[in-house]
Amino acid sequence: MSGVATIGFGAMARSLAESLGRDPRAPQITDCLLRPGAAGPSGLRLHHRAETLIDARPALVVECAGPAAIAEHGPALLSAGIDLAIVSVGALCDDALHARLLCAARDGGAQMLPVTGAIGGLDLLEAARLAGLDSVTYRGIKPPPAWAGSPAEQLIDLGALRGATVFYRGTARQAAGAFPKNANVAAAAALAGTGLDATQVELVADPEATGNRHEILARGAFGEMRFEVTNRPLPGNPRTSWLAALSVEALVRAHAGR
Ligand SMILES: NC(=O)C1=CN([C@@H]2O[C@H](COP(=O)(O)OP(=O)(O)OC[C@H]3O[C@@H](n4cnc5c(N)ncnc54)[C@H](O)[C@@H]3O)[C@@H](O)[C@H]2O)C=CC1
Ligand SMILES: O=C([O-])CC(=O)C(=O)O
Repeated sequence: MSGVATIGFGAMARSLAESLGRDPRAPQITDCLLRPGAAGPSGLRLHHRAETLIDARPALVVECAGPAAIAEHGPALLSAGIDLAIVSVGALCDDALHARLLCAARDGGAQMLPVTGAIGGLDLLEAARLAGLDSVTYRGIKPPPAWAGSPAEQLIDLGALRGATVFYRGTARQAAGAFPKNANVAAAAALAGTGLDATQVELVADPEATGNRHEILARGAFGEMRFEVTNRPLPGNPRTSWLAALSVEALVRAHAGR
């Protein structure tokens, strides 16, 4: 097995391929699984069916395409013994899909690897929950253009905001379902902490925001934790933070031991 494949080749996969490509000692992107009929970058082996990607035997497949792509390709890749990094962590809010992925990974002897993404502090939540967590709240704050194309457009007039506006409150499971391209970090925080139904989420559009900000407030037997990161967006997609692509790169390098 050699090489790394992506599912999808949007802003995150492009950033990952470029960054790894600048380091000759790093593992390289060699294959890409695209939607049927979609064009892809030159220089990579392009696949339009999971079967041909499986035949290429990449050491790792990195999903950079969205929750639907996990449902479509994840079980087949894992049961074929191919490790799968999951960027669209919100896909794991579907309990039946999560169980199918775990089962396929066990049957195939493969690893399912959710990424940390554009947030941090998850190791602390995982440790703290061992002694009991009372509450975990996640807040996602982005400038209005970063919410364009999401259901936020139906809830508020993004172009007319004068100050920070909370436009959504719900559980992590509800938020990840309603905002599949924006609430992956909420799902990641929930899975590390109090779970998808007990983690509260607030989504905020703020004309003054200078980046994509993620906050976690957690309380429990361990004490209290406040986490905050303000991310610069990826050049190709203002919804996606650069750190999300960097966390994938860190995982790819660790997987290859380089
Ligand atoms: N965990 C985290 O912190 C974050 C996770 N994400 C997730 O990463 C995904 C990718 O982000 P970007 O690259 O910025 O998005 P993007 O929209 O720039 O690129 C996504 C690409 O995937 C392709 N695609 C969609 N469905 C596909 C399928 N079934 N099979 C093959 N290709 C498919 C699209 O054609 C597009 O080229 C997002 O959809 C989101 O779910 C995004 C930001 C942060
Ligand atoms: O990139 C980010 O800032 C986070 C994001 O969109 C997500 O969690 O889906």
